[in-house]
Amino acid sequence: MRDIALVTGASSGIGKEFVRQIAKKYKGLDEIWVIARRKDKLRELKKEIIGTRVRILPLDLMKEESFERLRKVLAKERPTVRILVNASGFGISGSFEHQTEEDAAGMIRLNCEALTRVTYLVLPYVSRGSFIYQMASSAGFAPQPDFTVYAATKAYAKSFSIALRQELSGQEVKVIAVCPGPVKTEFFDRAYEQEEMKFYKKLAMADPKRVVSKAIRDARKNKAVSVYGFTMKTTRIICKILPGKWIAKIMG
Ligand SMILES: NC(=O)C1=CN([C@@H]2O[C@H](COP(=O)(O)OP(=O)(O)OC[C@H]3O[C@@H](n4cnc5c(N)ncnc54)[C@H](OP(=O)(O)O)[C@@H]3O)[C@@H](O)[C@H]2O)C=CC1
Ligand SMILES: CC(=O)[C@H](N)C(=O)O
Repeated sequence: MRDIALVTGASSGIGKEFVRQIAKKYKGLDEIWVIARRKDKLRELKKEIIGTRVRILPLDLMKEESFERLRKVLAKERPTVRILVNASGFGISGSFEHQTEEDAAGMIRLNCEALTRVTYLVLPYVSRGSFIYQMASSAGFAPQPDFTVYAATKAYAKSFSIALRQELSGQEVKVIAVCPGPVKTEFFDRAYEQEEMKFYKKLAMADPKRVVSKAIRDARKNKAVSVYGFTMKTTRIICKILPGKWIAKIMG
């Protein structure tokens, strides 16, 4: 049986960085399975990774048939999953009423439903001592006007991750909600197509390498939540103290 890592959102940004660091930091993996829509980007990543085989699964996780495909591949190969990273996701900034219905529903579909379904499908293959990284966000700490749906999807990802961590603790599976602030990736090309990014987000922008490195260190320490950087750690504390409606008012 092969030991694998499975990473969604691997064609870019945080997911891609997870693949790079997993290949270096987790020894004894036979394969890293990478999921995203853009096959060309996944092929480039495969060429870059030395020492661990990369298997490309070009799937659109907004499409029903992709889950069937994943279910079948897993049933056929029966791998031992040592690491799962759910990093596919997107966000659209701007007021809710001016968002398209498709974008609003799409964020829920990808950031919540796909994350849940991939976890569900992979879980029977996850072995004792494995790691599950769920990409949540600092946006999940409190309601965020102008990122209304996105922030709500990230609150879901965080809540789901912390509860699942508890359920799986008996099996020694370490589940971690990764909650960075703004990270310099392609995410913002799409998120802020319609408007200017807020100045404080530009100031807090982090390097994906550091965010992923911190997440891997935190998961090894069995932390429930990984928060990169002083600013976001402080934000988290403030969000724990103040009621959500106050935070929403301040941010709005
Ligand atoms: N950047 C940031 O500031 C932060 C990001 N996050 C979260 O981290 C995760 C990764 O974001 P980041 O790396 O920044 O963003 P990127 O835009 O760089 O990467 C998003 C990834 O999701 C994949 N993806 C998008 N749509 C689909 C789809 N329908 N089916 C399958 N895969 C899809 C993309 O691949 P492809 O287009 O090839 O399908 C890509 O690999 C997201 O969940 C995001 O919300 C959390 C906190 C901060
Ligand atoms: C895109 C993100 O998730 C980030 N934490 C933000 O709030 O900008």
